[in-house]
Amino acid sequence: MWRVCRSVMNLRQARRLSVSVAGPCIVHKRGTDILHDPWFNKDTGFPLTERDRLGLRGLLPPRVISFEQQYERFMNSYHSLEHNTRGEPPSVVALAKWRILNRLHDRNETLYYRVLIDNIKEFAPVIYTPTVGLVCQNYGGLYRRPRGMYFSGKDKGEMMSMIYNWPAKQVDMIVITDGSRILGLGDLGVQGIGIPIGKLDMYVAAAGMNPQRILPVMLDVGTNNQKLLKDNLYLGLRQPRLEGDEYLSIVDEFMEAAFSRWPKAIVQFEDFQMKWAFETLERYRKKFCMFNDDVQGTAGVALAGLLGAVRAQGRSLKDFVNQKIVVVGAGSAGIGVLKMAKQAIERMLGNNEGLEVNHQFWLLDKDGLITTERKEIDPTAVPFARSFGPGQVEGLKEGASLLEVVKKVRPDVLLGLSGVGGIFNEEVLKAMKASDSPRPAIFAMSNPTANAECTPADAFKFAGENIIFASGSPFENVNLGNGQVGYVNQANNMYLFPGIGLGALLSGARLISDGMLQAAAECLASYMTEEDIQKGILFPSISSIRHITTHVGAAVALAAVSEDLAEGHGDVGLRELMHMSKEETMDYVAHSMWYPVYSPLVHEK
Ligand SMILES: NC(=O)c1ccc[n+]([C@@H]2O[C@H](COP(=O)([O-])OP(=O)(O)OC[C@H]3O[C@@H](n4cnc5c(N)ncnc54)[C@H](O)[C@@H]3O)[C@@H](O)[C@H]2O)c1
Ligand SMILES: O=C(O)C[C@H](O)C(=O)O
Ligand SMILES: [Mg+2]
Repeated sequence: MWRVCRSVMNLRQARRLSVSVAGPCIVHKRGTDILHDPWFNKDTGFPLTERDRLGLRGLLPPRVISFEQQYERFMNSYHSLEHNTRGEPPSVVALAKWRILNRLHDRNETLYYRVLIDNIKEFAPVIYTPTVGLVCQNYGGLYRRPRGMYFSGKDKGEMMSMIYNWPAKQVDMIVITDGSRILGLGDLGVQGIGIPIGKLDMYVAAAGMNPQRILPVMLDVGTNNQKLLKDNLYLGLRQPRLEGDEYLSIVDEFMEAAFSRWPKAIVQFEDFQMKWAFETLERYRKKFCMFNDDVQGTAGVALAGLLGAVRAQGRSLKDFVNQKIVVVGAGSAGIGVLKMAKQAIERMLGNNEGLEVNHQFWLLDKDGLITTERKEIDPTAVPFARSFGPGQVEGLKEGASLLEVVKKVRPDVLLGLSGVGGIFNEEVLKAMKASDSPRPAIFAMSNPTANAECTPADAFKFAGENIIFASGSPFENVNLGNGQVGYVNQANNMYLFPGIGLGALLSGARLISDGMLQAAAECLASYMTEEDIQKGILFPSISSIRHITTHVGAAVALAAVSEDLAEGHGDVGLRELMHMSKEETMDYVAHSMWYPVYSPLVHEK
């Protein structure tokens, strides 16, 4: 019980306790130091006895305000800000909303995470995609206080000691970026730190990770963004990006330092440019408990969406092997999706050697359709390059345009991970109307909003009202008239990464295997009811993200156990994990989630 607010509860404790009952929390500070520490600060909510115990009497206005009143006060000021900024440009309103939430984050984490969890549908677009993109672009001007850790090319040889500068004894989850491909916004250098912060906020909100045990990390190896390099106020290293072995030695050093201090931590790589996304994944995945969200998290979410689209066509899941899929964008995300889709087809076909599983994929990049005739083809794209043998659609040449490909192939699915806003233009969408599918699927997955390959309004208008639509950033549903709704799904890796991290943590997985990722994707794919799927709803509402994450986390933990990768977590050992049924695993995951309530603070020197 003691210190239960800091540790993930074990199964027996979890069963005994309601999650809203918080055990005492040891604090080694007193007085203003506590008020300035967002982990412990309760603002005006400190009860009088605690004010006495912690040397706070006189440092706060005398009236004690309850948590509920503080909550209401914050929500009122948030909504009056909405009122006061009416008519202002959307970016001004978005940043004002982010600022007010960020200030609360910096002041009082308990209240911050409670309002975030309770209002996730309203606040996710502010702390996550799309506003987080705008925040990264304007980071220099918005910067007030540091959050997370910064390791730069200048810290070579120092990281093993630097890692001990982080105040928390235990870290469960690290999200790291080098800022080289922030959403669809390109190289934002050190300003990309907003992404790990936003992802980790989702870990707390969706997966119930303890915010005292998360760590956002920026690996600053320079930037190739000329505008930032010329900016006097830029906060990162003003030098071109390190490349080759020099670059890798920095990432190696960070990984060694992080895992030597926290051997049971999990590291999520986020928004690395393609070459480093794949290279670091291969380099570390057999050595450390890590994954790349853009490659692997996105792939699982897209696969779940693709399987949902097959169900929505009234076909059996096995029909996935016959779906014609055009993927636009041959980067870390697009290639990740194709790799996972290929594995799914191989499983469906029973892994029969010699079966051609790529015949229904068409992959395009900035130079058009990728074929075997492409000179200097990226090795990761090679398995998906079209060849001109039997079974191939005639008349498509190397570099064929998106419009040509859609017209000729008449695909079931058009999936965009290109980062290019509006690339699914009117002509392309009209061509999708002639698709061979009874319900063509259009996935405009690029972020943030302006980088989406098309808007849902255009998709339903030009490709037809019976389409299935998904976007990476949130959009409103489309009113099709006559009481009909064009449903907008948010195909975003946020539906998977929190469960992948949580399942790996709670099972104490040594590594994150393909089997664990596949279990996560299958869990998400089977989450929706037939009724929802028929309406074109492929993913659950973000309001139920904790529930989804419980399912995904349990599926990942069970897969880790069955693959012999689990080592147990805290008081829950491997033996206990191995004896848990599916329901018990779900129970364990659900009860391990941290929930924000004020814990009584006890001072210890
Ligand atoms: N919805 C999600 O969950 C999710 C997850 C990951 C990435 N994304 C988004 O996907 C986008 C791409 O991410 P990435 O990591 O693959 O980036 P990347 O830089 O690795 O790849 C981008 C790819 O798009 C191609 N491309 C550029 N212009 C094109 C054009 N005009 N036509 C066709 N292809 C073009 C490039 O050649 C490259 O192959 C980003 O906008 C990112 O935000 C979304
Ligand atoms: O960050 C997101 O919203 C999704 C994804 O990881 C991306 O890079 O776009
Ligand atoms: Mg990303």
